[in-house]
Parts: sequence; structure tokens; C-alpha cells
Amino acid sequence: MKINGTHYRTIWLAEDGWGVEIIDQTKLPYAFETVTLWSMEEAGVAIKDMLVRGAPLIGATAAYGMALAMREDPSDMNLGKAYDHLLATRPTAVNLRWALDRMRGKLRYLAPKEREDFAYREAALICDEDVMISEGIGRSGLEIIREIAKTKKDGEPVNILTHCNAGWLATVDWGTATAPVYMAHEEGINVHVWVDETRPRNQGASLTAYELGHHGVPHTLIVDNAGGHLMQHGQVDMCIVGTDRTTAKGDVCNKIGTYLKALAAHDNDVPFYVALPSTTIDWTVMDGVKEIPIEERGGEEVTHLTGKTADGRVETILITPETTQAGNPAFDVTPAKYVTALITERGVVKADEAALAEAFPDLAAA
Ligand SMILES: CSC[C@@H](O)[C@@H](O)C(=O)COP(=O)(O)O
Repeated sequence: MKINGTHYRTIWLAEDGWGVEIIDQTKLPYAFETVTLWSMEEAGVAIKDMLVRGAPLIGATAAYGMALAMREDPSDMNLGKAYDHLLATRPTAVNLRWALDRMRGKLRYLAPKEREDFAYREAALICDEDVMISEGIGRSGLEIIREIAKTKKDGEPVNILTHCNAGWLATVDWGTATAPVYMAHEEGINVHVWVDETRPRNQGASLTAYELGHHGVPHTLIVDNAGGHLMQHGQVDMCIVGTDRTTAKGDVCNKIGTYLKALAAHDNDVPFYVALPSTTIDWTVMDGVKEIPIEERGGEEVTHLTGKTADGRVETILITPETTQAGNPAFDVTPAKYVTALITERGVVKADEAALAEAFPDLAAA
């Protein structure tokens, strides 16, 4: 993705070859600042405090966290310690466990002195693969947008609603939900994105709007509750969202509020697509509502708002009475029956157990 003419991935190695550079997403959209992670602990903090976020990028950062750990101490004991420490940072995105399992699964069979170099190579591979996977998702979803575009009169845009940020900033590059949008835009299809602000952390307002703007994709920010109204009035052609964990039968766990969008889409015959890399499928889980752990975050994310003042200061303010308690479940589960289809790197797949197993026989059986 290009920011002011320079192509950036969301994670890369520092010039010294071992520090890990990330974009501090807590500073966006007000400032584009990069941070270097020098230790496994710093990688853990970056995930937990959401300097990096989005399921695929959480996985990529954890992989580099393991590499940093192996540089510090490549012993068996530290391998286990780093795995446990990083796994505890955020509970819902399964890419975290996937990346850690892949790293530990390979590193444990190597002699300690071989582990550091291998870990850096493996983490880089995970990042490169993520970019290729997002490109594959983009190509799969592009077909759907092309078909909808054919039904439009000259000059009418394809209106796409998205929730949270499943964009370039949530992956290593391209994004999942945004990859088809970027490809359609590059192909000259007239696309317009309805961006849910995505309270409480406002990933839509701060991140999705930021990256669509930098890419020149027409978009309009809406409050989270506007989607149903727009759908009732024929102003949404399709929804595309991301997912933090998809079950073996196609239930989808994504940012809180996704479920309500899916219900509104169902009621209005608007196709509801979920874009995901295969790394986001948890083959060990069937029933998303009962089995997926939902991250509960601090109530201050709900009671406070952060924004930029007219004189350029970034401030956090209280929007409730001092004593108000807030609940803050960060994700919800959309049952497979409300998902029109899953947009994956291996094509568009029905959200059901048999279709997923057929599309990913190698992974489903593992
Ligand atoms: C391709 S990212 C998919 C999901 O991780 C994304 O939609 C999302 O909900 C991100 O939540 P976040 O809490 O910002 O990490």
C-alpha cells in the first residue's frame, strides 16, 4: 500500500536486520509513526495494546516475536516461554495461535544455535505468504464485484459496506475485505465503500477511512447503526467484512457489530461476504457462538473518545458520567447461515462444513 508515494508493508525488518518495524496504528490517522520492536516482550505489548491489530498482522507480529525471542535466548525453555507469553496477548484471532504453532513446531526440532536464523526466515516467509494469500482473496472477490458492476447503469457505483478494518493495516499488505475493493478500483470499476465507524475503537473511522483515502477509493463514513437503514433503501449492493476466527462449519467471529450487519443484510437480501485467509480457519472449532473465546476489553474504550482538537492536539475525553460502568465485548459471532459465501485465496467457498473441507482438504484433515 502506498502512503504519500512510498510503498509500505505493515511489518518489516529494520536496517540492522533484526529489529522489527511496525506502524503504530494507535497513532493513526493523526500521525504515521513507525516503531521498532527489539524484544519478544515488546512484540507482545504491540499486539496487546493494539499498535498492530487485525488477525493476519497479529500472527505475523507474533512470528517475529518468536524470532526476537530466539535471538535473546534460543533455549527450549525460552521457546516455550515465548510461545505462552505471546499466545496470551489476545484471545480471539486464531492467526496468533496458528503462527505460534508453526514457529514452535519447526523450531523445536532444530539445535538452539540454528534457531535464530531459521526463525527470522520463517517469520519473513509467513509475511510473504500472507501477501500472496491476500492477493488471492482479492482476485476471488474481484469476480463478485465485476458481476455486480455489470448490473449497474453507467456512472452508478457498486456500493460495498464494510465493518472495522480488514484492510492493508490488518494484514501484511492488501487486506482481506479490502483486497477485492482495491483490485476493482484499479481495474476502473466504480466502487464506493460505506465505512462503519466501528465503535468503540473506531477502526473504521481511523484506519479503513485512512487507507481507502490514501488509495483514492471513494468512501463515506457512517455510524455503526446506519447500515440497516441503507440496506432497506437499496444503497448497499454487498457487504464484505473480515474475520478473526472462522469455524470448520463457516461460523464467523469478527469485530463486535458484525452480526447485526449480517442480520440486516439477510433481512434485505443484501449478499453478506466474509473475506479470509485459510490461516483464520480454526478447524478444531465447530460452533462459533459456544466455542470461540470473545475478548473482553476495558470499559474505558467505551466511556472515552480520542480525537484531534482544532489546534492539532490529540485528546481523550470522557463521554459518560464519571461513575458509569461499561461492558466491552470486542467480537461477536455470525452464524454460517447468514454468510452468503467466504472469499478465500482458493476461491469463493460456501460457508458450510463440506464446502470448506472440499476447498481445503489438506488443512481440514491436518
Ligand atoms: C483481516 S483482519 C480481520 C479481523 O481481524 C478484523 O475484521 C477485526 O475485527 C480486527 O479487530 P481488531 O480488534 O482491530 O484486531
